[in-house]
Amino acid sequence: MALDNVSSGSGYGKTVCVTGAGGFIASWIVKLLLERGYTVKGTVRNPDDQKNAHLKELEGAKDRLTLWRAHLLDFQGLKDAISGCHGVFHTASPMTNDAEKMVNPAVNGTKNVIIAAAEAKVERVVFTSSIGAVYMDPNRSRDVVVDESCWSDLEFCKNTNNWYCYGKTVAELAAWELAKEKGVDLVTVVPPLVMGPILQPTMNISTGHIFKYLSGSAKSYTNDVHAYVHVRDVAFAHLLVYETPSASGRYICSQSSLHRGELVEILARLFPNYPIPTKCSDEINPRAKHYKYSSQKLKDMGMEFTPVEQSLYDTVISLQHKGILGVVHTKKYASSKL
Ligand SMILES: CC(C)(COP(=O)(O)OP(=O)(O)OC[C@H]1O[C@@H](n2cnc3c(N)ncnc32)[C@H](O)[C@@H]1OP(=O)(O)O)[C@@H](O)C(=O)NCCC(=O)NCCSC(=O)/C=C/c1ccc(O)c(O)c1
Ligand SMILES: NC(=O)C1=CN([C@@H]2O[C@H](COP(=O)(O)OP(=O)(O)OC[C@H]3O[C@@H](n4cnc5c(N)ncnc54)[C@H](OP(=O)(O)O)[C@@H]3O)[C@@H](O)[C@H]2O)C=CC1
Repeated sequence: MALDNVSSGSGYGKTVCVTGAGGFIASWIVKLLLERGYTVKGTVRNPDDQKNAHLKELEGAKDRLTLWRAHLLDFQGLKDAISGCHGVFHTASPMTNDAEKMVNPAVNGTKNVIIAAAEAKVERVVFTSSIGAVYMDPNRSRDVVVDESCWSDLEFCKNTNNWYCYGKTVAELAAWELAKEKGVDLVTVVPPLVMGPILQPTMNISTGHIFKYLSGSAKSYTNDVHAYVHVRDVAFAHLLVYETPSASGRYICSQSSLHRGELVEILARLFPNYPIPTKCSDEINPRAKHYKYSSQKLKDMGMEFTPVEQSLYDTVISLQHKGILGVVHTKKYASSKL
């Protein structure tokens, strides 16, 4: 990954909006945008909340970052933030399997962003989707390559109570439909589980997924596979597709897939002093097979991915630096301060 790979110049003189600016991925997008010289209008639900204070410490923030109060269902708040912008990075979303808390804000919030972007006549909207909008289809063989043409099966998501994947799929579909109708140039980035250093003070869901294997709270690992990617690479991919005029459509942004058994093995090798589980919770079924995610579209644009070992290493070191995970020299000292 090298920002020089981005084809069209820097962001000086350009103003962009990032929704949910204080979140894990969005904070990294804001950081990279400021480093590129952009002026950033970040939306947060509460600009005075200490959980957003890290944004003000970013290089360039003092002169080129402003925070705007906006809930996803507050059209006027989003409109005020997006007004005068050249581009929008729509990253805010609930992350929950509670249908009521997930679907309405994810879907109608995304529609609000597209409408406000159309009214502001922005050059491009980059939407943070999820592999959850791609892979959930029981009828797709795990032997076929999963690329940007794949969509999750909405009925399957509903029937299995995967309301997060349902909400992200409907939100992305709605974004495409509305963007077409309103003449908005939309590009989507589709990450799997995102790892790496947190800029915000607390864990998000994907870093919590690693934390539980070091804190002693997970006594076994599940018989499942997930793909992983470094947060810096995800943020970079957002800038890359924003700044590359020819970019279009969806971009899967995935480095590699690991069975949970492989994940805990890497963690144990890197951090042998933590109480990392060695037993699978499913001793009956064969090991779950990997999905074959393709990030070829991004690689063709010059994207280089951080190896998964480095992503996991950076995640753990960051949790230690933030004081969320105790630094252990023997197993018994692993602790959570959350
Ligand atoms: C997000 C994670 C990975 C979190 O995992 P984590 O908290 O570590 O839990 P876990 O270890 O997977 O599961 C713990 C147990 O709960 C069960 N469980 C997990 N999710 C569910 C569910 N939706 N319904 C029923 N049981 C569940 C597991 O079977 C485990 O049981 P056991 O085997 O220990 O008995 C998981 O809940 C999940 O895949 N959820 C669906 C997607 C989602 O909610 N994502 C949130 C943001 S991340 C995102 O957007 C992308 C996720 C993604 C999905 C598929 C990929 O292949 C991939 O690479 C990445
Ligand atoms: N982390 C991952 O592994 C993956 C994440 N994604 C997607 O990336 C995006 C960011 O995820 P991530 O950074 O991990 O998540 P975080 O939970 O760290 O950030 C989510 C952000 O969305 C904001 N938000 C949530 N609900 C609302 C709402 N109703 N109105 C306004 N803002 C809201 C939150 O604001 P507040 O601080 O006020 O709560 C927060 O800033 C999401 O769209 C997610 O679906 C996709 C694939 C994988």
